[in-house]
Amino acid sequence: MASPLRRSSVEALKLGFDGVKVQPFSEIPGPKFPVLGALPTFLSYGFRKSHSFYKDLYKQYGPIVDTSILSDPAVMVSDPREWRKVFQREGRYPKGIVSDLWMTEKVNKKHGFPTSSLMQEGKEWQQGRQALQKDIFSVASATSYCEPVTDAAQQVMDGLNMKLAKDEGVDFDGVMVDAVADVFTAAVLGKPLGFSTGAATEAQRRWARAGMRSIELTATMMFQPHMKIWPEAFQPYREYEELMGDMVRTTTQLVEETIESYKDFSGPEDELPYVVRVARRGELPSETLAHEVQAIVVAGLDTTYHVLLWNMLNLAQFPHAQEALREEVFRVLGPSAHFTRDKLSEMPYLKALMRETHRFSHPASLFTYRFLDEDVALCGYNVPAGTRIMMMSEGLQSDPALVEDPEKFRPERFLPEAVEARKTDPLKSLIDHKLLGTPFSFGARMCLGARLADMEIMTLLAKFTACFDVQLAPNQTWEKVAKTMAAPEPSPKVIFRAR
Ligand code: HEM
Repeated sequence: MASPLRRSSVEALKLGFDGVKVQPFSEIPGPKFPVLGALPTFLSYGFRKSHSFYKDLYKQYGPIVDTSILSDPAVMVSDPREWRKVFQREGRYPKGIVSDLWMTEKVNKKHGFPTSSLMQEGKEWQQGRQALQKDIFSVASATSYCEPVTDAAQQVMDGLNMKLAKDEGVDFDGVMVDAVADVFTAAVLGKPLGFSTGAATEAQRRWARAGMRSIELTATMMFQPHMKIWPEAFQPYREYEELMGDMVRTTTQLVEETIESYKDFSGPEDELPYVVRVARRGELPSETLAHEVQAIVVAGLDTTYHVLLWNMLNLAQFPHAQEALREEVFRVLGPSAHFTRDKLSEMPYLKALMRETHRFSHPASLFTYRFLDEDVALCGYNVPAGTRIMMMSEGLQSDPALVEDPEKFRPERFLPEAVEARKTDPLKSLIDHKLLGTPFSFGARMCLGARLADMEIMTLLAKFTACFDVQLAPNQTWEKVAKTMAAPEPSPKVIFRAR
């Protein structure tokens, strides 16, 4: 049987890889320099342009690429049908991004901080994850935070209106950061801390910024493993260490204050904030709770901000999408634009817009990978146990063989009738594969806050669209750079006008 390499990539994607003769790992195409592997090519792009690096590798080599660097074997796999095989084999204790968090481990050891169970592997991770996911992971538990999130989103709009009325300059990036920090703290701590209205204290602002900056520093260090050798010699590690110390103090204080303020509350459990629910369950030692919450802050703020930012930027640059969403928001939610999950089935445009942003801007791509304990055949090649398997879809989702006019932003392509129309086309329907649909990964280590993040973003998009016209200022250009996720740089100017 022919190797998938000898067929064109498109043909291979069309036919799939089941039943093809399995070739050895050494045959996987890629930029293979002796000893260095893909390192020289990676360095020619640099970490900041790593999105382009992976996208170009797909274009050049197809759905599987050998991205090994030095002695670390790695492959990039772009076909979601092949990802399924990886998740099926990940076992009880999946190994992914956490295996790269040497910097967190080092800082914790040095300062005597406990390491969050979410940042561990094996049984420690599983026990913590089981306790922490009960009040947040299922659709029902995430939905139970809808009211505080909606109220917080309204405060975000009020805060922005206040700034516009006072004619204070409005910085798009800052509005997005504050909005996410407010809806997040509403769900986790029971009230928005008032980042958008100016009520948050300086220490709280520093805390939120530190949470966001620390994950960016983590990503920077993860992709530059030479920093492991002598971390203190590198600025990102020194800054990270300082931020962590600061954050621990403020997180501990916020968690204690929240628990104290609910100590006499005897109403329904689903009116409690997340940290109080977890504390009352009592399944985790109380002295480590603040460290678990800190891991959640680090994992949940910056990520949500990036996804919100690109969705809003796309609304600002593509007025047709903004108009279509606004029409749907008013029709389904009415003038208050209060989003509730039961309305989601009536809001196909909102879903399609977020799906198209995930395809077109692809904010989150670097985080989904696994190391398996067994060999696996992927895209017709044997991938040995222990290889870093990176599941990346940026290249595939902008492949003109699969997507018509991939450089155009068209949420309509993900409306149910469009999806239905391509259902029987093996190539074009690949884009609708379930594993490509969200940025949250899959399997047992799938993002803990996926449903909460989705709800936060949908709530904010509905409110922003109902309350403001958003428009990209003239002559804005930016580059897409890798931070934690992809970010536009310089940050574009967006004009908000109250409606
Ligand atoms: C749009 C926003 C978000 C994106 C794109 C995102 C994405 C991800 C991804 C890709 C992973 C890695 C999963 C894997 O290795 O399979 C992850 C893990 C995680 N996320 Fe999120 N996330 C977001 C928001 C949140 C929020 C709001 C929270 C908390 C409330 C959160 C908490 C976590 C935690 C704790 C983990 C580690 C889970 C584990 O290893 O068991 N994330 N996220």
